[in-house]
Amino acid sequence: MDFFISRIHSFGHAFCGLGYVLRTQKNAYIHSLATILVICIALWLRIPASDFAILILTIGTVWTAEFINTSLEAVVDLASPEKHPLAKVGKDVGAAAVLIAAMSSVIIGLIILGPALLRKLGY
Ligand SMILES: Nc1ncnc2c1ncn2[C@@H]1O[C@H](COP(=O)(O)OP(=O)(O)OP(=O)(O)O)[C@@H](O)[C@H]1O
Repeated sequence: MDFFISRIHSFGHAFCGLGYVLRTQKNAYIHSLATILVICIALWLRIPASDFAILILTIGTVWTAEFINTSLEAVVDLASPEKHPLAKVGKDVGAAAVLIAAMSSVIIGLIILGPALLRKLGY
């Protein structure tokens, strides 16, 4: 029984982190908008399940990078409230991870949705 209670608490902590990112990170608004838009377009185009799975994996990668970056920012702020070159490296590299994930997702989105969208629009 203790096992299940501790797992429920663990989910609670994860949802707490989820709420924190959605409430505080401006990028989360952009990710949310992009996520809804891509899923709606994919459903509208009725793309194959395997393509849909790749899109979901890609979206998940961007969100994961954003969550790890936010976590990193909090830890850096805690460890180094003053300016420090290593704190800068920590935050800049975390931000770069989000950028790489976002750029890859745009390319994957174009590869998967682009041709299907053009066909649907009659080009
Ligand atoms: N303690 C610090 N020491 C040195 N440079 C820092 C420090 N804190 C922030 N910076 C620099 O300022 C930049 C912005 O940091 P900040 O904490 O404001 O992130 P942010 O703008 O909130 O990021 P995002 O908007 O993507 O969440 C960092 O990428 C880093 O270059």
